[in-house]
Amino acid sequence: MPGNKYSYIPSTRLERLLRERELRKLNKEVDQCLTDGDNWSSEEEFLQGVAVPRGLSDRCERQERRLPKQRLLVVANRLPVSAVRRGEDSWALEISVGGLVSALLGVNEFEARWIGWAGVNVPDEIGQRTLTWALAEKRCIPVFLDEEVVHQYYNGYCNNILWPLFHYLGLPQEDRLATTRSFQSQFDAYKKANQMFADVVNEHYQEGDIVWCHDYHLMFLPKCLKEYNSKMKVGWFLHTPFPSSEIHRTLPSRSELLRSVLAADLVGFHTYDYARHFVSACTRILGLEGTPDGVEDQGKLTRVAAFPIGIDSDRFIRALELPQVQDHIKELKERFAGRKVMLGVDRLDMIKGIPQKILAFEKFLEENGDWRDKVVLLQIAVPTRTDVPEYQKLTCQVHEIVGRINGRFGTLTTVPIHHLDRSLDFHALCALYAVTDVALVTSLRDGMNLVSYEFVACQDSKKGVLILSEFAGAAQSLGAGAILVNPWNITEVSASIGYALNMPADEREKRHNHNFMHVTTHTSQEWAETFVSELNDTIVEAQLRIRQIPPLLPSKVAIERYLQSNNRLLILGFNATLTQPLDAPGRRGDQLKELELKLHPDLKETLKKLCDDPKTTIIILSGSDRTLLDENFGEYNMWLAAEHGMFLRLTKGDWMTTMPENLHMDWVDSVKHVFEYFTERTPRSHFELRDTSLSWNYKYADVEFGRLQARDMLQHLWTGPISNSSLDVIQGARSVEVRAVGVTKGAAIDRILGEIVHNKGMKAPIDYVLCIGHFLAKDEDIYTFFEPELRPEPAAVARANMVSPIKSPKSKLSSGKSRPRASPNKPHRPLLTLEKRISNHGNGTSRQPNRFDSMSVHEGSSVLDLRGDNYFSCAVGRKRSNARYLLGSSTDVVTLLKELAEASSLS
Ligand SMILES: O=P(O)(O)OC[C@H]1O[C@H](O[C@H]2O[C@H](CO)[C@@H](O)[C@H](O)[C@H]2O)[C@H](O)[C@@H](O)[C@@H]1O
Ligand SMILES: O=c1ccn([C@@H]2O[C@H](COP(=O)(O)OP(=O)(O)O)[C@@H](O)[C@H]2O)c(=O)[nH]1
Repeated sequence: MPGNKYSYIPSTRLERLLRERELRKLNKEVDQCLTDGDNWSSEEEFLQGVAVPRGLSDRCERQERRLPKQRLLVVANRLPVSAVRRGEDSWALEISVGGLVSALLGVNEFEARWIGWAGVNVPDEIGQRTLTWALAEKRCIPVFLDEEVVHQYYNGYCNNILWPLFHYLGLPQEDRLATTRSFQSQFDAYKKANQMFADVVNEHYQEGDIVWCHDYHLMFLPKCLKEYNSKMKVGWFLHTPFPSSEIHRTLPSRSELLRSVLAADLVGFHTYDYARHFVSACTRILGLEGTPDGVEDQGKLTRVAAFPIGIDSDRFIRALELPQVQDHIKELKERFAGRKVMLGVDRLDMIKGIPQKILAFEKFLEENGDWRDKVVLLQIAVPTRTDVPEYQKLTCQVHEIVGRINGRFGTLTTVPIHHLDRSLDFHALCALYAVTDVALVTSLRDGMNLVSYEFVACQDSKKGVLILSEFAGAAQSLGAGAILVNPWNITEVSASIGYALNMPADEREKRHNHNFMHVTTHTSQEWAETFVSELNDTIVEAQLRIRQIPPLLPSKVAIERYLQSNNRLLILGFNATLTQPLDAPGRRGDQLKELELKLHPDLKETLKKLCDDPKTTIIILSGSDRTLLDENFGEYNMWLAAEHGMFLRLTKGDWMTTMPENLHMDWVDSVKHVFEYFTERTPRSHFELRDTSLSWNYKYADVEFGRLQARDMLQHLWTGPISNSSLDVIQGARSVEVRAVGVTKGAAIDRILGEIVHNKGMKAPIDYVLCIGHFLAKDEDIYTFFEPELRPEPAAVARANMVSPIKSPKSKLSSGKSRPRASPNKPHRPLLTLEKRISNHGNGTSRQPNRFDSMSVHEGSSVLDLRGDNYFSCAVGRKRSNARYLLGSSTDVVTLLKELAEASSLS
C-alpha cells in the first residue's frame, strides 16, 4: 500500500476506529512526556475553579504540539456543581453527588462545557446573572427551571415514572400518581424542560461541537436538537438500565420517547443487555429494523452500542497517599479495631436494595452469633430526591429496620449497624473504602454502580471482598472477582456475607487482582473517548451511507416532463404504492383489515382521469394475483400485470400469460409443504399461493421469533432437498418468497411492452416512463431495465411468442384454486420484435444498439425514446434502491398522481 499507515484512509468502521484509537494513544504518550501528571482536575480543584488541567504554563507550548481538543457540550440534568444561594448576588457551589458526575469529572481529552440544572430555583434576574457568572468559571452553563417545571418534570416524570420503570419497579400506582398530578401534565413538563435544555445548547453550540446528552431526563433532547440543526453531532447515553421491551411497552409515551432518542446519531448504554433491550423495543414497538449496528428507519441508521462507564481510578489511588486520607484511615482503624468492617454506600434510593441488604445482615447476625461483636456494617445512605414521596417513605422504612436491628443486637457500647443519612467528602469516602473488609452492593437494579469500582480501586493493599448484585451493570465487568448475589434472596446474601468474611487471603487476592485490573484499565476517560470517537465515526459512516441513498423524486420536473411528452407509460406497483399507508411492520396492527389490500380511496378519481388520457398508458405491475387486481382496478382502462407480470390483461380484455415456455413449477408441492410447516409453528404468520410463486409472511408474528423461523426456513430452502430445483428464494423484510427462476418484474416487462405496443398499434415511441413501486430487491430489475447503463444482459429474454392466452394451467397450484381464466381461444400473437432507442443520460448521444435494436416490429420505428430526463424510476418507502428517486410513502404517490392528473387536465 502506498504511503505510510496514517495516510491510508480506512474504509470500514472498525478499521477507522482502530486507527483512531492508535492515534489517540500516540497523542497521550506525547502529552505524558511533555507534562507528567497533567491530569484533569480533582473534585476539589474543580470547585476552586481550576477545572482546566493543571500545568497551565506548559500548556501553550504543549498545545502547539498536539491536535486541538474537540469541543464537547455535555448536557445532563444536573451540573457537576449544585448552587446554594448565600445572598442576592453571591453563590456557594457544592459538588453534586452521583455516578454521572464522578465519571465525567475524570474526562480530560476534550474542551468540555457542561450544560444543566444547578439544582436551585432562581426566579430573579440578578440571581440568574450572578449564578451564570459563578458557573462560567467552572465551565458550566445553567438551565433555569422554575419550581413548577422541576416538580412536574424532575420529581414527577423523571423520578416518579421513568426511574422506577427503567429499574423494573413498574409504573406508579394511583396513590403515587395522585401526589404528583396527572401523567399527561408531567409528560408535557418533561417535553417543555427538554426544550429548555435544547434552547441553551443551541445558544452555545458552535459548528463542529459534539453534543453529548445524558440520561433518562433528556430523552427528548436529541429530537429537539436535530430539529434545530440536523447537522449537529448528537450522542445520547443512558446511565440507568434500559428495561426489557415488555416493561417499556407499558409506558403511555413509549413510542414518542423512543423516536426522540433515535434522532441521535449514537445511542449508548452501559451493557449489551440494555442496548439489546432498546433495539428490541424499537423493533417491537415502532416496527423498525434492528441490525447488529443499531436501529434502521428507512435507511437512516441510529447506531446503538454498549459503552460501559468506568471511574478515574488514578484519582482514588493517588488520594490514598494524601495525609488527610491517611489520618482518616488511622482514625477508622482505631475506631473499629477488632471488628471486620462491612460497607454500603448508596443514594437512599429504592433501587439500591438497602432494606434487603440490612435484612440479610440481620439474618447473618441471627445465624452466626459468634460474629455479632466482630463485625460492623457502615451504611452511608446519601439523601436523594427528597421531594418525592416514595423516597421519603423509604427513608422512614430504612430507619425503622436499622433501629430494630440495632436494638436487637446492640450492646451498651456498640451497635452492629452505623447508618448515616448524609454524604461524605471524597477523602473520607476513600478512607472508608480503604479500611473496608467486605463491600456490600445489593442494588435491585443499577445502571452500573460506580461505588463497586471505587471500592476496588481503594483496596490494593487490603484486598477486601466485593459482594455485588447480579442486577447491577457492574456485575458484567466485575463478576469474575466479586461474589455475585441475587439481592432478593436474603438467605443467599446472608450466606455470602459469611463466605466473604471467612475468605482465605489467597482467594481474596486473586479476586481482587482480577477486578483491580479491570477498574484501572476501563476508566471514565476511556469511556468518554470511546463514545466520542464512535460518535465522530458514526457521522462519517452516515455520510457514506447518504451518498448511496437516491434523492427524493423531483415531482415538479416529473410533472413538467409528463406534460411535454406525447406517449407516456406509467408503471405502478400496488402494495404499499397505491394502497392506504399501514402501520409500520412489527406494529402488529389490524391484521385482518390490512390483509385485504385496497386501493387508496383518494386515488379513484385521479386514476380515472389518467387512464382516460389517450396519451397515457398505465400498467399496474404487482406481485398480487389476478383476482385482487381485478377487484381493485377492473373499472379502469389500464393494463394489469399480475404475479410480477406473469399474467397480463387489458381491463377490457382477457387475462393472458407472459410466462416463459420453459418455466418449471415442479417444486411447488415441496415448498408448499415447508410453508405449511412454518405457518403452523409461527403464530400470526400466513402464506399465499399464487400460480408462479409462494410467499410466506410474518409481519404480524412476534418479530424476533418470526426472524428466527425465517432463518430456519431459508436455511432449509437454500440447502435442503429442494435446493437444486429451479427456483429463486427471496428474503423480504418480513417475508420469504419462492418463485420459479425468471419470474421478476424486470424480466416480464419487455414481453409486456411488446404486447402493449402491438395491442395499441403504437406508432410513436414511448417518450416518458414513470415507474413507481415498493418492490423487493429482486424486482428492482424493473428500474434498471429502462436504464441505459444498467441494462440487463441481452441473452436473458430472447423471446418468441411469449405472450399467449391462458390455455391450460401451467402450475400445479392452479388446480387447487378457482381463478378467473381468460378465454382459451385467443389467437396466438405473431412474433413481436421491437426496437428500443435509449439515449445516454442528458447528453443526447445515442448508445450502442442492444437486443431491441435488432428486434424491430414496425419497420423503422422505435418503441422507447428515453433520455436521462424523461425516465423517472422511484422506490416508495425504501432507502436502498436501484431506482433513481425515492418517495416516502403511498401518500406521496397519491399526491404526485393527483398533481399529474390535474396538471394534465389543465394543459
Ligand atoms: O441527580 P440525582 O437525581 O440525585 O441522581 C444522581 C444520579 O443517579 C443516577 O446515576 C446513574 O449513573 C451512574 C453512572 O453512570 C451509574 O453507575 C448508576 O448505576 C446510575 O444509577 C442517574 O442516572 C444520574 O443521572 C443522576 O445524576
Ligand atoms: O457520600 C457520598 C456517597 C457517594 N458518592 C459518590 O456517588 C457516586 C454513586 O455512583 P453510583 O454509580 O454508585 O450510583 P448512582 O448514585 O449514580 O446511582 C459514586 O461516585 C460515589 O463516589 C459521594 O460522592 N459521596
